[in-house]
Amino acid sequence: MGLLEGKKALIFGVANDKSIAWATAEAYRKEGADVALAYANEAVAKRVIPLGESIGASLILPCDVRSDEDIATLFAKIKDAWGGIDILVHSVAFANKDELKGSFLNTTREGFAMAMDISAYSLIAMAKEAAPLMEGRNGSIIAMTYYGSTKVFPNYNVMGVAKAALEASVRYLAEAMGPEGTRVNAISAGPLRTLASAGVGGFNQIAGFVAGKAPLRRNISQEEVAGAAVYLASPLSSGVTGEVHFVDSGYNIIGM
Ligand SMILES: NC(=O)c1ccc[n+]([C@@H]2O[C@H](COP(=O)([O-])OP(=O)(O)OC[C@H]3O[C@@H](n4cnc5c(N)ncnc54)[C@H](O)[C@@H]3O)[C@@H](O)[C@H]2O)c1
Repeated sequence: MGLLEGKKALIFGVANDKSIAWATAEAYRKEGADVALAYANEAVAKRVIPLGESIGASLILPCDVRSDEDIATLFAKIKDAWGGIDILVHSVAFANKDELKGSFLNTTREGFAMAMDISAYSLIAMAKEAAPLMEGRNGSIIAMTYYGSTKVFPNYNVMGVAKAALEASVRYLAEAMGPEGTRVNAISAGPLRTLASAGVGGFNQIAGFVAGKAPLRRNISQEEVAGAAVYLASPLSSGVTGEVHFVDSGYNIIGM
């Protein structure tokens, strides 16, 4: 029997087969969960729908996380289909390319607001809709973050600020949802080649540096993040909430 047998998992953030959310969806299906995928827009639909169908996803639905209406509609559909959910994965981030290169001093008001809205506030908006659907089910919410929340990486800029807000939101949500038995955690993944990371200037330089310095002397894979996402969704982590769990070959422990 799989670790997630009988669980209902709603996953945001599949754009293609390199997405962390995709590796997570595959791993959840292998562990016996029913999976629903929420995708950003029509541009990604043509990739997400066949992927979802290939693993027998129960639902594959659009949701632009900038829109409260989209989020409410999506959760209403999930409620109709499933009645409740056990697992919610937030694997969503966005900043304009211009904000992800050069000096942090050039961060614009609009760029800051957009990165914070899509990459951090959306977790709160989702959690609010998920709360009644997760009540009494020992639910688990998992967000994807990066070490740029805490340390300065070249070009990561406003996304580092958004990840700091995301991680703080994980802690506040863990406190707010804990009394109902819902846990909220984040996974801090090492650099991975995806659509999102392609937008960060000099990504190869960061990945190369990590591979040289991390205790494991290599970068991680999407599947390794998915493994941690299985653990955090499963009863094996029943006593864990409000945590940021690193899956980064140990890079974050290195001083020099
Ligand atoms: N790739 C890395 O190196 C890395 C490292 C640590 C953390 N992360 C985080 O992992 C998460 C997933 O990123 P990824 O690397 O798998 O890349 P990805 O591009 O595959 O995933 C990002 C997802 O965000 C979605 N998205 C963007 N704007 C949206 C909107 N308005 N509404 C709904 N969805 C929207 C995209 O459609 C995409 O599916 C992100 O939070 C990212 O910051 C990535």
